[in-house]
Amino acid sequence: MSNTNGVDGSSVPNGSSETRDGSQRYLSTRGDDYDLSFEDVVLKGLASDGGLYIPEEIPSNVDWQSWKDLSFPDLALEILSLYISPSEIPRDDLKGIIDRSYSTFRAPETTPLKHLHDNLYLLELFHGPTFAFKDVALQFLGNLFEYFLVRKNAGKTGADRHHLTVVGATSGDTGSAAIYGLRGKKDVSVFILHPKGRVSPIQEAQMTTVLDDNVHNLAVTGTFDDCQDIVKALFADPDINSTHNLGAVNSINWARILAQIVYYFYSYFSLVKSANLTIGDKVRYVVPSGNFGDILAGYFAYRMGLPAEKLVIATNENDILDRFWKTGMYEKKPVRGLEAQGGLQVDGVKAHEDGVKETLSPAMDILVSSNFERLLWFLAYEFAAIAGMDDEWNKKQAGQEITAWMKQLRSNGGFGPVYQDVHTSARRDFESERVSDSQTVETIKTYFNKINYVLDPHTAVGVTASVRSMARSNVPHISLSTAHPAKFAGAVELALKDEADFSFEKNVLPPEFVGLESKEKRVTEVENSWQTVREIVKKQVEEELKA
Ligand SMILES: Cc1ncc(COP(=O)(O)O)c(C=O)c1O
Ligand SMILES: N[C@@H](CCOP(=O)(O)O)C(=O)O
Repeated sequence: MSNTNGVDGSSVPNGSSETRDGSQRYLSTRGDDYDLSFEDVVLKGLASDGGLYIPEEIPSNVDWQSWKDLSFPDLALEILSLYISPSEIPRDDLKGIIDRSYSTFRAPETTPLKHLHDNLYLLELFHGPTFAFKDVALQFLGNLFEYFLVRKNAGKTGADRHHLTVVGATSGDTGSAAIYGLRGKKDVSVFILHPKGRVSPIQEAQMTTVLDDNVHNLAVTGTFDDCQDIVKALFADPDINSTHNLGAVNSINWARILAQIVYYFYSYFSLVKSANLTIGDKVRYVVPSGNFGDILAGYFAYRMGLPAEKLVIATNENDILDRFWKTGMYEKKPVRGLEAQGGLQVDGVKAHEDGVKETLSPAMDILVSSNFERLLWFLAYEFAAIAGMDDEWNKKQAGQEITAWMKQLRSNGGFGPVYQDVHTSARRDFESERVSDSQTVETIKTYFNKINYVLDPHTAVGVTASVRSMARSNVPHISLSTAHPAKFAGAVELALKDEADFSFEKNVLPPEFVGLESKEKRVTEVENSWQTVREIVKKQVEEELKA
């Protein structure tokens, strides 16, 4: 890894595309797992030390300006090639995987950009099979898993075949996108955990009406964070992980972040062309955030040269990220006065003993944002570099900091304030906004009345944050639209029920969703226990392998 100056002159771990030999390697944010290939990190998902994989180098000195007129799949090929060595996946094979992945999208541009008004543009990421931004990465990841498995299993039969057991946690969108990316694929079993009763009816139907033999939905009595913890506990369990080749579809899997980098560049070029900008002009990106995967992809794009003036995090009332940017503390929020209030309300919002608020943007009802660990690593690395030691020392320091912070998060429910320099670096590249449910509803109403456009509630959180950010900066804003409004009928109806011209069926519902909820479903209810889930997974995989 070379230690060069970043866009802002700071010391950051960037590599040069001219000096790299094309073989990108990966390491864990906690430092004990390193020098891994792309295939290793994609198939392993989570590092054996509990950390998340990051590339050793973020390619810089990239001639990204020359990508301006590429189609989405061709742009994806250029970007992904910088992180995947051709000795691992030959370029023609990678092109085949990418082309297959985006042929399932309904929009010719894959991720079209829509001008809303003034300096505000909406990046529509919901034109894939399950109508949410997750399809961009999970169509690709499904095909990638298939590619690696076909290669590993060539000429093998029976027990010699490598069988992948995918376990994923969802607050609604990742689950269906993963299921659609992996349904019916050979040598893969898929187990998706969702918090029972806390995903929207359409999201639940999208997952549970897929009846392929290799797809299993588990409804967990708990929250999304409980589901995410169960998945992480399974990865940490040497028993099942060594016998079952666990695979990850959540954004802990590096391939998820990688595939999402593409639309930051693609939307920039779309904007440059449609608004007659000059390449290099600054833009702000505003991202509705929960697990911090989507905006982290924007951070990688920025580090590769994308002229982002700021990346703006938009949270709902589950605001751990917003609080970090404001205070430097990263902590789960205690539910104040819950007992006194009979366990029903906090700040006027329904709350649970676990501290998660149920909001109108449920896919972001998350207490702990798992990908924040990846950003923290880069910030800790930058901080370590101030000491002027060598790169190996900086990486070691960063790994140690992350390990200590994550330990405190586990044992004390939080950590911080982080070093002033770390917080300053975070604030240099990012801003944050917290958006309440009532503001979300107002924004959905405003845009319906103003331009006859129906925003989904997550997108509305982003658009509300964009409008606030536009008061601070006059550069164009690209606000990410992360889901189709039809997935969140309850919130949309709540906002628009009194509008004379509004009809959910006429204005929102796509034909693909008609009748979905009355189709046959398959789902197993489970208690919030990783051991119980482990036994279900083992038994089911055994049966599938016998069949
Ligand atoms: C519709 C929607 N918007 C926003 C988010 C938040 O994205 P991230 O978790 O990558 O921050 C999610 C879930 O991840 C989502 O499903
Ligand atoms: N909002 C997500 C939660 C899981 O996040 P991921 O990006 O880490 O998979 C969902 O819809 O499931």
